Amino acid sequence: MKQMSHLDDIPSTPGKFKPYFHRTRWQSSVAKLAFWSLVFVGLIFIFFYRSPVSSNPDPSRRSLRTYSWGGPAWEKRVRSSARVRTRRGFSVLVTGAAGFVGTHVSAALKRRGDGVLGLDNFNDYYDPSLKRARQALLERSGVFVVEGDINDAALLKKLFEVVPFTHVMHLAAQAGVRYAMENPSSYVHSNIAGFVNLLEVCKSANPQPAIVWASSSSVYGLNTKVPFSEKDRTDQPASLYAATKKAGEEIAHTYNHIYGLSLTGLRFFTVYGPWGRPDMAYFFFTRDILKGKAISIFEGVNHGTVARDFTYIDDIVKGCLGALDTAEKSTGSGGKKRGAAQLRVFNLGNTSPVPVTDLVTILERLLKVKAKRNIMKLPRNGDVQFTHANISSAQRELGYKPTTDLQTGLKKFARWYLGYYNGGKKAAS
Ligand SMILES: O=C(O)[C@H]1O[C@H](OP(=O)(O)OP(=O)(O)OC[C@H]2O[C@@H](n3ccc(=O)[nH]c3=O)[C@H](O)[C@@H]2O)[C@H](O)[C@@H](O)[C@@H]1O
Repeated sequence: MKQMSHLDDIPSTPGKFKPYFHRTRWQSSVAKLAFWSLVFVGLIFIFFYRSPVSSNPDPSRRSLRTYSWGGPAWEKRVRSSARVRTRRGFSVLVTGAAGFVGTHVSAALKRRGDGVLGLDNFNDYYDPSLKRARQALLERSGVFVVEGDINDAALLKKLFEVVPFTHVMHLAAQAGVRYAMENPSSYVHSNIAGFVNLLEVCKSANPQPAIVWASSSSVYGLNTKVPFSEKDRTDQPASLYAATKKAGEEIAHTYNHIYGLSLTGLRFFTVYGPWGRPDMAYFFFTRDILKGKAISIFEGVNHGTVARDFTYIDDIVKGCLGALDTAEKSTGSGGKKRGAAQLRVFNLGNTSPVPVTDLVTILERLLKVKAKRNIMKLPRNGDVQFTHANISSAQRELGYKPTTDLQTGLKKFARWYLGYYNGGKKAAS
């Protein structure tokens, strides 16, 4: 009874619990035991009873994120999104699905009846609300975008358990040439570690999917031979971004060689268009011109022209679909190679470089606003002076044939931009 009344005396505030500890050694041990048992049970509960949660371990990200996934309802959505609707359709996992190219490719695949499941970590490299708007667009067409990171092996394994994907369209990456000087580790995290993690899961999957992935025109680096052909040297990258994409090409070779994974790398040349990336020059030039803010236009030594083989998104989408359609099956299964598999690299460009000054002139005409031009020397930040694609290989093997010139493509972009940002009044960030 004494005991009972004493227990009844114990106040509920933990801080006030302490004075009662000294009364007897026995009571103290029981209290400690009870306390640690509770902590232990609590930890077990958190570990087992929460749905699988994985965290993005990237220390370079401004916001550390946790993603929750799993459970019967989630699996049902995954399965339904990836369900093939035509007789010979594919079931495609699109990484970076809320990205610029990812959104367009996912929508195009879905339109033609393929099963599509998106994956994206919605990081804040640029305005995440634009990614959310793209996601909403995809959801309306029946594409579920799973929120998660390509570095999360448990999540990827789970996705392959739920759906036997025939193809992976791997577009998740840390993009942008100049940002690599600010945040180098984010490039290693996404473009190298993330890619390896994805390939590890793909090589162990049964069946192994065929993989098409985004490399970059930047791998040509300081190469001066134009137009750039896939046979040209790519061992002089000018940015860490380019170096990680080049590393990706070598890693692709390894996984093809050891595990029989079918791998196709696509070297994109400065892709632009509606729903584009705000970190790219055509996008932020548009924003700044409309705001009346000066823009910096780079020039080479001796006033040399800086030019890009700007490629319109719809042409790129056709190239991606062509690559998926011609991708042969991987030959291995469950981590074992059973024969030689396909390994390809293609340039996807427009074959007509345009000086950045001309890009600005086109934008001025479309926006009906004169740009405040600030001409400056090309900074040593990873930019190269010139890109120009030789696309004969993609033409021959993928049926790739770009049809949109910069003027036409930018017109479509400007129309989208003005609509999306309310005539430019709602400023893009
Ligand atoms: O082709 C590619 O592979 C790459 O294309 C773009 O990289 P980039 O061509 O540098 O595209 P932007 O950053 O939009 O620059 C376009 C042009 O504008 C120039 N520029 C950029 C920024 C600026 O303030 N002023 C300026 O004149 C650049 O030097 C470049 O010539 C993408 O950002 C990369 O992710 C992609 O991999």
